[in-house]
Amino acid sequence: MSAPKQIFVAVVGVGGVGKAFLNQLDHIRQRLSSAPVPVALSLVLVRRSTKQLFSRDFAPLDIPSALSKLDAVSEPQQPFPDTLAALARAPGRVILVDNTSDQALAETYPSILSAGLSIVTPNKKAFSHSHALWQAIQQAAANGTGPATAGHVYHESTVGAGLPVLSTLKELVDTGDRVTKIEGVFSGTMSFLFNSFMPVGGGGGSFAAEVTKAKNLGYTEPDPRDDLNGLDVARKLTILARLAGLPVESPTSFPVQSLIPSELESCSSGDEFLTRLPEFDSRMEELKESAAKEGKVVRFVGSIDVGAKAVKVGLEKFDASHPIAALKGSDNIINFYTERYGGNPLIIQGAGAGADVTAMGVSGDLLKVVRALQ
Ligand SMILES: NC(=O)C1=CN([C@@H]2O[C@H](COP(=O)(O)OP(=O)(O)OC[C@H]3O[C@@H](n4cnc5c(N)ncnc54)[C@H](OP(=O)(O)O)[C@@H]3O)[C@@H](O)[C@H]2O)C=CC1
Ligand SMILES: N[C@@H](CC=O)C(=O)O
Ligand code: NA
Repeated sequence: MSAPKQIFVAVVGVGGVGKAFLNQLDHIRQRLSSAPVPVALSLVLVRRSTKQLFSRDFAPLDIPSALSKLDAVSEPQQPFPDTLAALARAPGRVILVDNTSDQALAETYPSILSAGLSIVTPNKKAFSHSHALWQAIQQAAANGTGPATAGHVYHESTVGAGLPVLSTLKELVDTGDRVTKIEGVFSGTMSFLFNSFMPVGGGGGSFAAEVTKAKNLGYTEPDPRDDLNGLDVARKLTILARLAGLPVESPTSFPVQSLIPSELESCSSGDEFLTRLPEFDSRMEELKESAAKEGKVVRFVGSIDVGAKAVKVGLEKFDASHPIAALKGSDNIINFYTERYGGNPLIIQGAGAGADVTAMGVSGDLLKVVRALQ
C-alpha cells in the first residue's frame, strides 16, 4: 500500500471563526486518515496578528494544543512573506486558511495561488475589492482559468456563513440557468439586530444594547462599524453579483445605506463607537414607531436586479406576515429568482453568522480542495 497523500494546512486568524475551524479540522483530519483513500492532513501553521507557531520542518502540530502553544510563543512576529515563502517549499500541497478580515493579505491571493498554495477563507475582502483583483484571482486559480499547478480557491462562508449560497449560485450558472434577481437578508448581525430590537408584535431591547449583544455573540465583523455602515452586506452583494455575471466594480459603486449616526463617523475605534452609540437610541426608536404606525417592521435587506444591472442595500419596511419579517436570531434568507425556477424563487435560509456555522463553510471548502488535490 502506498503512503497516504500529504496535505499541509496553514491557519491565519484564530479568533471566533479560526478557533471553531481548528476544532473541525481535528475531526476532518481523523476522518481523512481512515478514508478508503487516506489523506494525511497536517497542521503546520497557526498565526494571529502578533505571533505565529510554525512547524518549519513540516512535522504536524498537535491540533488540540496548538492554541495554547501559540499563546506561549515569545519570539517576535515573523513577516508573513517569509512564512509564505517557506510554505511554498513544503514537501506537498499546502492549503492556506485565511480566517482574518485582513485587506492586505487578501490582496496577495493571486500570488499565493500562483505559488501553488490553495486558499479557503470566510474573508470577503479579496472577492469584493476591485473587479481587477477579482479577475486576477480567477486567472490565477486552478479552479478558475489558472494552470493546473496553481492553487484552488473557495470562499463559501463569505456569503451567508456556512449556508450553501455560493455553491448553489455557481451550480445554477454552470448548468445554464439565468439568474434574474437575488434578494434577501444577507447579514447575520443586521438580522439579529432588527429581529430583537423590532420584533413582530412589538417590544424589543434598545438598539445599541442589541449591537453589543451581536458583537458578544460573535456575529459582527471584528469592527462592528463594518456591519452597521452597510458595507459588509455590500461586499456580499458584490460577490454574488459577480458570480451571477454582473461585473460590479466595488461595494461602493452602488447605493448603500449606512446606520452609523453622522456624529459617530469620526470615532477613532470600534470601542469608542459602541460606548457612544446609546446616545442615538432615540432615533432608532422613532424609526420603529413610524413603521409600527403602518403595521410594519423595518429590516436591513439587499437586492441585485441582474437585467437592470442594479444593486442596492438598505432599510425597507415589511408587513408582519412577510417571510423577511418572520426571521429569527441571526438568520439570513436568500431568494434566487431564475429562468428555471420561474416565479417561485429558490430560497436558502438559516443562521448567517456565528463561529461554528461559519467555520463549517470553511471546513467544507477545505474538503473540496482536498478532493481536488487527491
Ligand atoms: N463571525 C462570523 O459570524 C462570520 C465571520 N466571517 C468572516 O470571518 C473572518 C473572521 O471573523 P471572526 O473570527 O469573527 O473575527 P475575529 O476578530 O474573532 O478574529 C480575527 C482573527 O484574525 C487575526 N488577524 C487579524 N489580522 C491579522 C493578520 N494581519 N495576520 C494574522 N492574523 C490576523 C486576529 O488576530 P488576534 O487574535 O491577534 O487579534 C484574530 O485571531 C472575517 O473575515 C469575517 O468577515 C464570515 C462569515 C461569518
Ligand atoms: N458580520 C457578518 C458576519 C458574516 O459574514 C454578518 O453579521 O453577517
Ligand atoms: Na455561504
